[in-house]
Amino acid sequence: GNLPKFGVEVEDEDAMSLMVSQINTWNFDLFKFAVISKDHPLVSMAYVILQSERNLLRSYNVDPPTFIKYMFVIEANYHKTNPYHNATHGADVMQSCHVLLGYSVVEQVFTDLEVFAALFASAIHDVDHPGLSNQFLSNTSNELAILYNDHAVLENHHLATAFKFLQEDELNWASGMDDKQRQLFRKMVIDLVLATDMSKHLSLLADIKTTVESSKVAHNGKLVLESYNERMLVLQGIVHSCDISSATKALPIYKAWTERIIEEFYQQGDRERDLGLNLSPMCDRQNPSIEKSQVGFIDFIVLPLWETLGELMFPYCQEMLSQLNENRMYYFSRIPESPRCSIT
Ligand SMILES: COc1ccc(/C=N/OCC(=O)N2C[C@@H](C)O[C@@H](C)C2)cc1OC1CCCC1
Ligand SMILES: [Zn+2]
Repeated sequence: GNLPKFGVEVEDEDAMSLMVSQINTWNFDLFKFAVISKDHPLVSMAYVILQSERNLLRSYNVDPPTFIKYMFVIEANYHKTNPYHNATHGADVMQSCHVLLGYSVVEQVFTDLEVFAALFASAIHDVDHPGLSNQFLSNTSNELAILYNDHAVLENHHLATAFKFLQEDELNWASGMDDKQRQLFRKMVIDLVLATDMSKHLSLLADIKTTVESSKVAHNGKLVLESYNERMLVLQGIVHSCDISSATKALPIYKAWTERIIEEFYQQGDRERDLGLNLSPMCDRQNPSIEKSQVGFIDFIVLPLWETLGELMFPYCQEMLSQLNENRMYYFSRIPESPRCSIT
């Protein structure tokens, strides 16, 4: 039978159409989209971007109903109870990636398969996230840390989870791809999701900087990327930047994501306290440091990454950088006075 227009049944088709008309904008409101899509933000986002906007499913003989069934399973395996690492975050990273890959400086630089891999990787990159960090899983000898020997534990688990479902016949939307395409697609998705591991941030950033220095922008204003490694590096940079893009979004959206990640960190801290473990940084709800932590995260992680991406994709990403600076000022101006130490 024919699929619903947006991949999922919605109450208000006009409201949904209006939102979908904004799908290429940076300040897209994912929280509103989650409501209008009747809590299926990831299924509808994936269908709208891959089918309606980019017609990528047809390009690779992907059966849309099978793909939708698969995405419902992926969405169901994001934990609704996670304040931050839930299906809305997966849809957010996918939509952000869709916007960056739409800029002319990278458009037509990447093949359809590379674009498909980057968007799919974004959609599945945190599936079955437990709302706990790699460090916590290792510290508590969680079975996942044992399975993956403390290395990129969550990122390996997200990938294995997504690909295991693909093994099931009624979910295997990739059966229409030829073997070579499917092999390359799998390799790229693995390389992209593994690059979302925050412990790889500094080395990834250093490599992107090297590429920016050497990158030749052709006379038609398009990036010239020679090797697979260079192309993958730029895509890894795009997906990783989208994964920590909250602070580059409009302030109300950024504040909503901040509330969510902080609550998720606090819930981890509650677990650490109960277990008698040292609390991870920023995870102690009894000693909040939200403003200072956000300013620190922006100064040391987000801004250096987005400045580099802004150089690579110049003149694009300037909207992100200006919002990032405004958002930094918002939190910087609210850092509480440290209690004056009484010199006695
Ligand atoms: C909107 O804010 C954020 C968006 C995204 C992220 C993503 N962080 O990824 C790293 C991570 O999850 N962990 C786990 C944590 C327990 O330990 C960490 C050292 C590593 C963090 C954000 O803010 C944090 C940083 C400053 C205040 C809160
Ligand atoms: Zn993520």
